[in-house]
Amino acid sequence: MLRLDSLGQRYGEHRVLHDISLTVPDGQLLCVVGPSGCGKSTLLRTIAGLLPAHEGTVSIDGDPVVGVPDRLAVVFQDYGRSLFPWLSVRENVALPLRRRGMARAERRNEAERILERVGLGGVGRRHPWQLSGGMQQRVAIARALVCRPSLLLMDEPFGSLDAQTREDLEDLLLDVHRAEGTTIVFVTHDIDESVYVGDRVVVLSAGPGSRVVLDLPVGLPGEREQIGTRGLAEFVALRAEVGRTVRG
Ligand SMILES: Nc1ncnc2c1ncn2[C@@H]1O[C@H](COP(=O)(O)OP(=O)(O)OP(=O)(O)O)[C@@H](O)[C@H]1O
Repeated sequence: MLRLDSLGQRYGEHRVLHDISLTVPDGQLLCVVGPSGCGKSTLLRTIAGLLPAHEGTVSIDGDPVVGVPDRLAVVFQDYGRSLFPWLSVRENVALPLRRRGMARAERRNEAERILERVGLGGVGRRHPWQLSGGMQQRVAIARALVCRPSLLLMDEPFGSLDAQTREDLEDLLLDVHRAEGTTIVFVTHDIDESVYVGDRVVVLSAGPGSRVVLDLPVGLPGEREQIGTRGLAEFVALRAEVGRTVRG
């Protein structure tokens, strides 16, 4: 569904990504990890059509990405800056529906449905600044999901949350992914997190000119659960392989 062919990216003379080829099938949750500054965010910006590919191509369902694709949503780390403080939670979530011309009552129902889905039923009339950081990031996730995107890009979405909230949101993401079947590209610094949430983990090498140095399917059994899954021998082995590769 999402395909990168010999993708290269640079900022002026500074080469960031080199010869990245990947195919992400529909419904897969792909995690991208790599050393700081290797180009993970640059990769997401290129997939999102915010930066034109310098070399190679990005395509979605066979169509080359030129400009921001229609059924794409992005969640950033910085939830504080991605929500509009003067709008209520419900209005923040419904904003993309408004741009699509959906009627007011329907927008309201859809926003409430998705808020319920992310565990925020009943807070729609509050404002983002009245919520905790974890709740604000749930709102950002709800807003990303409200248009039922076919591709969701997440850039370190849980990076500024405390450990407990982070685990809660990892599990929320897995629930949503299971229920909605959205294709997700999830960038994280956290090796454990990549193995816990991913169907597959791709590791980029240190820059300049980062390449894919590991492409690992995560064949962990059944439903994941924070304590049990992280204790499995298979989880520990996968984490060690990703960790060794990230550290070169
Ligand atoms: N707009 C820009 N103009 C010039 N150089 C940039 C720009 N954005 C990023 N870079 C450089 O490109 C390289 C890759 O940056 P990028 O943010 O994509 O890496 P990253 O892997 O996401 O980093 P981190 O893990 O620290 O968030 C870095 O050397 C960075 O300094």
